[in-house]
Amino acid sequence: MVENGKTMQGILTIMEQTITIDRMGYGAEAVGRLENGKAVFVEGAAPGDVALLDIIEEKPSFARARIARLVEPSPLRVQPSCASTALCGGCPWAHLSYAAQLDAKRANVVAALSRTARFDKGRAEELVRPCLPSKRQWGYRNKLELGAALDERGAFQLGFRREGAHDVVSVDSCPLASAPIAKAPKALRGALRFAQGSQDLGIYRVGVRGSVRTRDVEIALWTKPGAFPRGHVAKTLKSALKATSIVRVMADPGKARKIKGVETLEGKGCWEERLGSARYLTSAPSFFQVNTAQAEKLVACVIEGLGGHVGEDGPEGLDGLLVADLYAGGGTFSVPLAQAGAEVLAVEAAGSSVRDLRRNADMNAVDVEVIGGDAARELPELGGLDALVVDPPRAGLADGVVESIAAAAPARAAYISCNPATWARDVARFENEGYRLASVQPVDLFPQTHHVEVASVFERL
Ligand SMILES: C[S@@+](CC[C@H](N)C(=O)[O-])C[C@H]1O[C@@H](n2cnc3c(N)ncnc32)[C@H](O)[C@@H]1O
Repeated sequence: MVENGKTMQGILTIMEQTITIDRMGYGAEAVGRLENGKAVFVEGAAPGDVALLDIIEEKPSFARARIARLVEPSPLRVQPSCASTALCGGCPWAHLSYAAQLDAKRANVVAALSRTARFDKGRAEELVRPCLPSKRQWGYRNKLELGAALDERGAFQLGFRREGAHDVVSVDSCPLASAPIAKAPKALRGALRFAQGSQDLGIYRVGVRGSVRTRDVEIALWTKPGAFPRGHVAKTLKSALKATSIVRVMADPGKARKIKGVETLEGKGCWEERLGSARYLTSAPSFFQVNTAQAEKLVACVIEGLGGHVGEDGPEGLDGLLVADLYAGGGTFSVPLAQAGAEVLAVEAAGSSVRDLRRNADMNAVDVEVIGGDAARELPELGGLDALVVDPPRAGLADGVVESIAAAAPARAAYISCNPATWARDVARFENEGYRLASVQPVDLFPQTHHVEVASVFERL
């Protein structure tokens, strides 16, 4: 055992210890227990690994470690299909077999219910179905978000930003991305270097969306506001990735970026995708589910959860039901709900999504009443509802939303979540407000990562 030493790799080590890894954590890392009983989070480990660890951080209640030597590799390990995994951090579970990833995701949803919502373990186990697998375990993403930066020599770099880091990892391709956009990092790095020449165009992020269904490919250049040689950039990028749309989004970098404008440099100015029988046009700043085939399964969970059915001719069986779709985005659920015969009130805060949703309803020839605004503020104005759908961002539902839902008294509510922790907190709120959690379907939209989508249904008691 080494205390406060430096290993060969130069990692500052508090001490070393050999342990067996117990399970995957809720984030990217796996979890085991140190000899003193403290939980230890280990990047790149798998349940069943026996590993000598460098403990690099020790807090009062947990520790973090790196694998110094794999003494006995877990049988759940596989060789990751991407050589850049360790560099870019985009596939933190790629060293785990797909079956083990699905099991771990389901187990994490069960654990969230029993820990956070205080469900009895037996009830949680009974409610949570096996995680719906993604047919494509690689090549499933319809969107890549690339970071752009000038390196210390002033050379333009384009690649992935590791979570929480500023520098850009310049990979050439991404095997998580679907075929039309998989080679975008290299193709766009070259084209943008050429377009920029010796000037800095203020590009700090590039979004690329590609559909295998419609063949649409959109390149969105996120730039600081200011002068921009539109024609020259459009001409240079035109043939890159066979783009059908090139847009520039003007906004200052940083988390609170406020969009100051979007201009079309070339082509359609939006990106088209199909889910089931519905068509969706999405503007560059708007949200759209990144795994198209799995998003269709989410739609089916919502329609069926509210008592409808997705048949050969599309969604059906919700005739005359008054349904609110909160956090509606561009209408992923609103459009099929309306196709199924429901009267839909959709609430969405982002201006670009509100415009997309209105256009998508028209394009699919359905009626959706679209309300632009904050879901928490608008909900009490909607009155009584037969059913409701909520699909909030990772933070979950704002304080007071579940109470407002209870006041609107829908008989059923479908809650779609990308964060089991905040979802479980809200489950407890629903159960306190006279609702019973009736079904929980984890859906894997993000193979090779720890992320999981939860499609759940509540019934009013
Ligand atoms: C996870 S996305 C889901 C969108 C849509 N349901 C879908 O599946 O495509 C969450 C959406 O909530 C919107 N949003 C975020 N905060 C909101 C708020 N306070 N009120 C209404 N919508 C909000 C975002 O703009 C985004 O479109």
